[in-house]
Amino acid sequence: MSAPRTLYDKIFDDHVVDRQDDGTCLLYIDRHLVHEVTSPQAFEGLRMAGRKVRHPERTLAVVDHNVPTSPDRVNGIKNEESRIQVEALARNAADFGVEYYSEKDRRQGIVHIIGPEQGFTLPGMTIVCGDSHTSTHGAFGALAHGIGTSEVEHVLATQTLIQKKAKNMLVRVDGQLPDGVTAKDIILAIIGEIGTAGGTGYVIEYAGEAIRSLSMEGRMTVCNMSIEGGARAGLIAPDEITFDYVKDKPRAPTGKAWDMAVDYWKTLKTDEGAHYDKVVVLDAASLPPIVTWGSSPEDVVSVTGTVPDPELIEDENKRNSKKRALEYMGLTAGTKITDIEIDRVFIGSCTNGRIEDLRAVAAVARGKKVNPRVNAMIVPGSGLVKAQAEAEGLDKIFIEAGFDWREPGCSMCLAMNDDRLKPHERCASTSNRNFEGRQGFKGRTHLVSPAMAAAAAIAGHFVDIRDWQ
Ligand SMILES: CC(C)[C@H](C(=O)O)[C@@H](O)C(=O)O
Ligand code: SF4
Repeated sequence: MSAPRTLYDKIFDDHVVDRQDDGTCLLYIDRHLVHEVTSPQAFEGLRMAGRKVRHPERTLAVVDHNVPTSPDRVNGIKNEESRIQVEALARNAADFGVEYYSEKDRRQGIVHIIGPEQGFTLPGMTIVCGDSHTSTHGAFGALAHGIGTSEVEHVLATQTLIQKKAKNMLVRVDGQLPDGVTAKDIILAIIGEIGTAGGTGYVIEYAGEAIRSLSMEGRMTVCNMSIEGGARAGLIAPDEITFDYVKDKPRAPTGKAWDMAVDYWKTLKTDEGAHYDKVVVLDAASLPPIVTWGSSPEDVVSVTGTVPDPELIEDENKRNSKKRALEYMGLTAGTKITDIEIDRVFIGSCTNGRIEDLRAVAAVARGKKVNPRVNAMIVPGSGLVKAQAEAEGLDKIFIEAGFDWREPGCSMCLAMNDDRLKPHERCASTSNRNFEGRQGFKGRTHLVSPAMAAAAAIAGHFVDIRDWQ
């Protein structure tokens, strides 16, 4: 009998093309997602070397970061820099025979939302993209991670990637989530617990009753932010919830191939007794809705709490960095989180821009009005999410309540397009990063779940969603 292996070990082993004595491996890559920001030099490199894309049918390109989210984008992108990047991807995809979703295609959306929607993302695969949140696809029991632009070129040319094996970490979330507490709160709590460097050098497997109970949307939210915890990737063993989601997706296998695929996917779980280098355990029942107070995703606090006092931190470097974060955020230690007023709300991103997120927002917003001081936007993660939301009448609820209902893209998650905060504006955001300037120069970001963001939009300040009526 061979030694028991983790899910990560199994997927890694199944893709090794070559292994050197020092542990360096050449991995076969099943799927390559491409967006406009990290691909131009990679295609240019191929062109200069006279190379082709090795497997165009395993490659899918989409524009997301730079596209405006206003409906008039179909008439052309006004911002020069954005237009150039978008046009470059369109041209590269055409020249190299890669399937491409432009801003006019209803399948267009954030790269990590469209992969799963199309059935391009499947269990057991190796999936890469020149984007750190590629970890999202790990929700399907795939080994998925971000790569740099030179690696994008390498994968385009060879469909392989040079990799060293990471260590195994298990994050087990036991028990059941209370009402009002979501996948977003789970992952924020995990990052609060391990810190933004806690996962460095590891691939995290998420397991336990609370993870098993999540929908695919929730699992994607959790895996999405693995990178904020420092991990190379995050994954969850596939199960019936996964197979139900994947079935009948446009690129999913059908007929006999489907049955064979499911038989294989069922083997994709960690063997009993397999070794993890690090184990973290959380209790879902004790988790509150979480709000970040600082400029790092690890700066988490319960909505029932107060802004922490950095003076109490012993380590000098850490104390100074958290003091600076408070200053940047314009907050005072001891302030109740529910007393913090907000100016803007951003609902969207590859963390929380899927249909289930929008349903959660609609449930909170139905029959209510956005606070007149607040500018609140909802940006569906893809054209298909938008169409689904409209088929369910969610757009009417949003518009009636005073939300701005927009076209799909990364939008104000990173302000690489027209959507951005003004200096000192404070935003409740469902995205994944609250770094300084992330949503606009001097903008202040608080990361929360979709329901918490919706409630904040209406109240004008943070509220405990568990008290919402
Ligand atoms: C632009 C891109 C390279 C970047 C990433 O890699 O994550 C972006 O998607 C982000 O979320 O910061
Ligand atoms: S939505 Fe945000 S985190 Fe996701 S890919 Fe776009 S910019 Fe990156």
